Amino acid sequence: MTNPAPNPTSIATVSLSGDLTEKLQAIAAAGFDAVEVFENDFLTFDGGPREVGRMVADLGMTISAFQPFRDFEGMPEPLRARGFARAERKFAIMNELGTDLMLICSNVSPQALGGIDRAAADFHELGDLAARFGVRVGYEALAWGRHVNDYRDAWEIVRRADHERIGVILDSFHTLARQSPLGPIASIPGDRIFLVQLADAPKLDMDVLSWSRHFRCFPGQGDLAVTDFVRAVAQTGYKGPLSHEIFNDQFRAGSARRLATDGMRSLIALADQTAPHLPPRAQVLGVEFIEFALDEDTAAELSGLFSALGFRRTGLHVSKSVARWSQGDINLLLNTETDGFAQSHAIMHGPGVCAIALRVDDVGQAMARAGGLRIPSFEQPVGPGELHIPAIRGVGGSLIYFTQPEGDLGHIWEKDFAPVPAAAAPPAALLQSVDHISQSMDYEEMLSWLLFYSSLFQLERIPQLAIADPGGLVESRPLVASDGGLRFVLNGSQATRTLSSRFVSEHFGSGVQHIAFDAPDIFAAVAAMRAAGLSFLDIPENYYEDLEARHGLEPAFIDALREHHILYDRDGEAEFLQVYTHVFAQRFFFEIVERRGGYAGFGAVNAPVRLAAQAREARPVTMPRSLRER
Ligand SMILES: O=C(O)c1ccc(O)c(O)c1
Ligand SMILES: [Mg+2]
Repeated sequence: MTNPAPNPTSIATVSLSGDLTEKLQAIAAAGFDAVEVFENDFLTFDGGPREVGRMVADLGMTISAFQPFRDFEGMPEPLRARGFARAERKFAIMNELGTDLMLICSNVSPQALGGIDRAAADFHELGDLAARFGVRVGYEALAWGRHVNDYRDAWEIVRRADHERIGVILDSFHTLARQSPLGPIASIPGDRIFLVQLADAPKLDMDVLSWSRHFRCFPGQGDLAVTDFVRAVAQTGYKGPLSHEIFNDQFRAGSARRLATDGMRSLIALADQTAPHLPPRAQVLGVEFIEFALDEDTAAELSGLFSALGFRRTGLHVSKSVARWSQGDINLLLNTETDGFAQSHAIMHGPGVCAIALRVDDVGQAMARAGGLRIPSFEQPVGPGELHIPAIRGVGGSLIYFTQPEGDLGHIWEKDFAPVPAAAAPPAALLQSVDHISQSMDYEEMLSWLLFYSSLFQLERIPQLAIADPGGLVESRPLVASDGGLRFVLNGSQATRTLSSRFVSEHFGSGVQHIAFDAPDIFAAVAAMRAAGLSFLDIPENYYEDLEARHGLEPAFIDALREHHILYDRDGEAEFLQVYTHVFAQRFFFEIVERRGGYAGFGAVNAPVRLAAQAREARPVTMPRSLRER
């Protein structure tokens, strides 16, 4: 596979979970050209430096650097002499590893002395030692370095050291975390930059060392201007590796293979942003359908729920056991096939959503971009005359199909489905469209799916929220298309007893936990659904008392909310009304929302109330009746 970026791709071993062998195999499988070997991964490896070097070479890679070497420059004697002796030992190891670059990060020792010329003199002398071993040394400013904490000072020291074996190492995290200006990067000659390290991070208000050691993430997963940083580096003519260096607690707990793949996807997306080589990120126009895979009995039960929600069975697939239920712009499919993908999904995960179809502006471009980002596509046989609907693999082994307004893929309902004649003229739709789709996943996977969705689609990331479930905290991250054509909410929890975690553990993986539909008139919709026999999640009286106090709403309005079990939120003049069905088959549930006046959120203030109510329903209180009735 050709490397789309002009720079070799690299990643530091510290970025992944596992032992050194697992890390290297995952990194090679993801297609990286090189690795930075972290000293700790080397020290804990049960084998010599030659063995590590051979393993890296056998995997078709090179070692871009050996690191970190700490607290070297500006030391008083005898620490200074000891630093040189330590460096000499490491240079010898590097010769055996087969790497020519050592990373030295700026001194954090309280004993370190300041002075640019003192540090430059130390590096000049070290350059002579490095020359004897045929290696080079790159100097990196840590954002919390004692005297040097800005890349401009590191570069000035390197410039004054004036030694061909001594260069500077730039790290996007240290640069952007300190908000150092990027302009001066352009004045560093590209061949004096020995390595460029990349990391993003979410904006957090905390000390920079903890932020760096625990919350770094791949570019595209955080809030830092890594693209601007890479553009500035490109201006220098630097042709060396772009190397991820991620210290992150989630990464240390995740799957090395998945993380390495994410790292490659991040580099591809980053290269595409600085020098576009892929089709643009797909614009999602809407949700074409949501497909449930289940057995006949559960499908019959779910059909009952769909009916009560105002859906009608409007079509049957021409060759498969798939029924279409619709109202407004919403299409739900019930797939009860006894072989093929949907059935495997149902066996593996139980009844649930096996696929989502998204309507995009151009399916060919969306598939090409997915391929460029190394997102696997999915193929299955189609019957004669039926449409081939392109698909990729998404969250938890589910599929994402693509349709588009133009061409055959704009006519899937006419081509693949036979209409079911309506007994009577259909009543007005209670529900109009899919408002959002909420997916639960392992906490460690959240950043993966964030990168997946935001590198493929035009989506805006809304800041992550921590929501209190009676069983622990749930992190919730919305992704929203600017025109509202698609809203995803990613949920993950580190606590094992939250609804979100139990969804993942009990269903053998991530997936769609709830779907919200948009109602033009939520009160009318709920009334009609209750008349059809549906009941909704119970909301405690305390909630409505508080609502009255908080928002000063009319008592009659509060009464209507209470009677319909509707939750309420307000943001300025914008209002949000939401109601939940009971959980179906202990697996998923539906939400009905009404957005008034352009409300943009998801009712996060109400989420703890909803989660507590669901927890109560999932684990009914078993108090003796006599006590309960007192
Ligand atoms: O956190 C650290 O100590 C550390 C070490 C080496 C690096 O390249 C870095 O960016 C940070
Ligand atoms: Mg670094």
